[in-house]
Amino acid sequence: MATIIYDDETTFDALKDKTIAVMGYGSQGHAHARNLHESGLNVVVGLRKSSSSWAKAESDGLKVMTVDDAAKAADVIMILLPDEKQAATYYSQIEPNLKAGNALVFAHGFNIHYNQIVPPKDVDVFMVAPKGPGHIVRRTYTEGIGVPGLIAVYQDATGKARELALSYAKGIGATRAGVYETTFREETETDLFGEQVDLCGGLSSLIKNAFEVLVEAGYQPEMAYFETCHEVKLIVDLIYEGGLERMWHSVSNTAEYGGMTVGPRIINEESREAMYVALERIQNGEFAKEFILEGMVNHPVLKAMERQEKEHPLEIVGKEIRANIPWLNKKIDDD
Ligand SMILES: NC(=O)c1ccc[n+]([C@@H]2O[C@H](COP(=O)([O-])OP(=O)(O)OC[C@H]3O[C@@H](n4cnc5c(N)ncnc54)[C@H](O)[C@@H]3O)[C@@H](O)[C@H]2O)c1
Ligand SMILES: CC(C)(O)[C@@H](O)C(=O)O
Ligand SMILES: [Mg+2]
Ligand SMILES: [Mg+2]
Repeated sequence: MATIIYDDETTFDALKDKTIAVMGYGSQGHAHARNLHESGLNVVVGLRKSSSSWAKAESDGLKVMTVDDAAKAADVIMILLPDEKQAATYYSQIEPNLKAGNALVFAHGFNIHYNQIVPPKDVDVFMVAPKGPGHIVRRTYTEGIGVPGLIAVYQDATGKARELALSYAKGIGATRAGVYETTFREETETDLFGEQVDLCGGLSSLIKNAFEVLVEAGYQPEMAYFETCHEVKLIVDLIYEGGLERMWHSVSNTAEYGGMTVGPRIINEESREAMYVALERIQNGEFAKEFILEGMVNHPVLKAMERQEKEHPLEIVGKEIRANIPWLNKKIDDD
């Protein structure tokens, strides 16, 4: 069983006299930088001069520098750039400014595990990985709660890496929900599996296919949207709060019997085999190589698929429906 660490078992001692550079101000970057800052820690944000996030981070009350300058100024460097861009920025702007005893931190083990970043031996290397989207890391922190986090130590040059990781996890609010110890390999492989197979990939594919079947069968797109997409959150909320048991308890006997008997015919042995193939491609590095190469040629496949997804009838009707539900019509980063 995993070791779990909670808020009252941690302190800010390891970080209180240090400068933390958060590189990037995207989904995770804005959440980490703002949460750490509001936890009373000394934070700078590292960005490109041309970044549209520069002004936003400053208006959020943060000190912003170029990546080079932030790396020079910092003792602890959290890399929250897109995974496929981290190595180039690391070698050109971060590594030349590293000092012995600094700490290099990741929110996902990809670049260390797949050998894209090979840090010098005299720095700490650890991970603090929230188990949730960055916008929820920020939102829950402001609500006085948090998203559970994982920590892992890859290299402990100073003997303080684990203590630093726990202080950092406390600073972003993760210890409020509990922090679990893992390894870079375990986090990387399970995280990629989760986002491909069920959380992002499997779920979106399930929603789109179910929507398409209802619309092709002649039902109104609005009915199809409510059934296959809108209600997913309401059902998942029950699972999130109380497990499958609470969800089955809350739905009708009809839904429970139909769901339990038909569900396994939809996600079946064939789907399970596809899950094993996805896992193998993660474990043997094939997925990582494909994604790194895709990033090197400026994401032609990703961009085409994003465009096609935007044009999907599910997204068109969903936008109209959500526009009529006031609390669903907010920008994602309006925290
Ligand atoms: N998105 C999530 O919720 C989530 C969850 C857990 C872990 N992670 C991990 O966190 C890390 C960051 O992911 P993200 O989704 O927050 O990224 P993102 O794409 O949302 O944000 C990346 C940020 O980096 C900046 N940036 C891009 N290229 C740059 C460069 N060359 N120099 C300087 N800045 C540059 C962008 O302007 C942006 O501010 C990744 O390792 C990812 O796997 C993300
Ligand atoms: C939020 C997720 C899917 O858990 C994360 O792993 C990511 O890469 O964005
Ligand atoms: Mg994840
Ligand atoms: Mg991930």
